[in-house]
Amino acid sequence: MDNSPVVAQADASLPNDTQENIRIVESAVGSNSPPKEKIGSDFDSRMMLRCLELARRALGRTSPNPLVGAVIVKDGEIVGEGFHPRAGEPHAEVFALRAAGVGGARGATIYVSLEPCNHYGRTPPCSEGLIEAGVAKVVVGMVDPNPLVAGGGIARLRAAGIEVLVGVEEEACHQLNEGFVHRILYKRPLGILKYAMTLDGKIATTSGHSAWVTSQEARSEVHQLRAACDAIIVGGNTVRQDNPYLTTRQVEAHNPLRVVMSRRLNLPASAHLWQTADAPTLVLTQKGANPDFQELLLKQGVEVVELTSLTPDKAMAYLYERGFCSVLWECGGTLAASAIAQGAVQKVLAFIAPKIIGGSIAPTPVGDLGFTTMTEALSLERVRWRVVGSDCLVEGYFPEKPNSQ
Ligand SMILES: Nc1nc(O)c(N)c(N[C@@H]2O[C@H](COP(=O)(O)O)[C@@H](O)[C@H]2O)n1
Ligand SMILES: [Zn+2]
Repeated sequence: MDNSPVVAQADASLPNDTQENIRIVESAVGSNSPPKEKIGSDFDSRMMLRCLELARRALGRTSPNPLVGAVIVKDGEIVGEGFHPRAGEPHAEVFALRAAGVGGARGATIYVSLEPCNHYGRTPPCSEGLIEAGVAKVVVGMVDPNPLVAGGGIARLRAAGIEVLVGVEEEACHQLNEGFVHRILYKRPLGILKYAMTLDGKIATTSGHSAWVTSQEARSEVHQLRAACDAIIVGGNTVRQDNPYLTTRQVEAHNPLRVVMSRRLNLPASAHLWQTADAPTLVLTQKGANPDFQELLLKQGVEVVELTSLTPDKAMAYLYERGFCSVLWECGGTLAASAIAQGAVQKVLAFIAPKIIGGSIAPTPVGDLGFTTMTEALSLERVRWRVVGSDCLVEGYFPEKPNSQ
């Protein structure tokens, strides 16, 4: 097997502006860069963290746009706040200016978690709105990697004589929008592989029983993670064996699109995914697969899309075209291995339960990658771990391929 495509999207085949933006973002939040010096005062940090809190109110609902929050401060007091609720609606800065009222932002400082835009998209440029409102200072969390902005908003504000401070709580700002950033730079949604396994590396018993490997706390964490994603992908095996719901179990939270990849559509008619309407469901299949079952799905309100070839990369390309920023892989080991091999996974979240199942044929979270030596093993970077309930959550990223020019 050729392992080179693993997280292999940053290459010379990408357009030059994309290459340039990868460099901008890498230099800002590079995985191997040493800890950055703190930018701004403690008050600036507090206001920026408030921006992120506001931005999170739209979690999972803004794609293909980012999550953005804005706070306007005058004479040490917050006079306006806002966040971007969804694509097509005004940007966070506009809501904050509206909340400050006519003249309310004159001479004020606006904090915004992403560089103000400087282009006509679905909405007019915020840079012009801020200039018109007479703000004295703009504090920015991170530069917008969108080639239509990419420093242009900051330059426009400075050219108008406005003081601009960039990089306050930059890492936290980047973290919140890692899906958006990945989408812009690599023209694919960020792929997150999540699994729960025992201490001896099993995701189920030999009979396929897996409810539950982890604690209730870990399962709640997964529900929150789902709420932040645009889609969850599973394969036919997971539908047949686990009959999952793939929802957030939270009334107010966003439920991502549930996506099933199945070449032959040999799926159970009674699966929860098409018997429950708590979240939309999409079945990706191959041209001409099982027309009778397709009809059944359509009657149940399930969307069916036939791709010419059904692979993880093709599925991600399709979801990119639909405007998605982040996709959660909650599949079994075979599909997970294929998704990793095709570069459809950038981030891994592994919940490890202090339990042992034993046996050599119980299923594992990642199937065969064809490796025979430890030197071939894929190492994660930016690794963090913490205890969740009685389990340990390990998370990390596959290294992006060096940006060859
Ligand atoms: N600074 C800022 N605040 C927001 O609230 C935003 N949504 C953005 N988004 C940037 O603008 C692009 C979308 O523009 P339209 O909504 O189509 O007008 C998006 O790709 C970001 O670059 N920025
Ligand atoms: Zn804007």
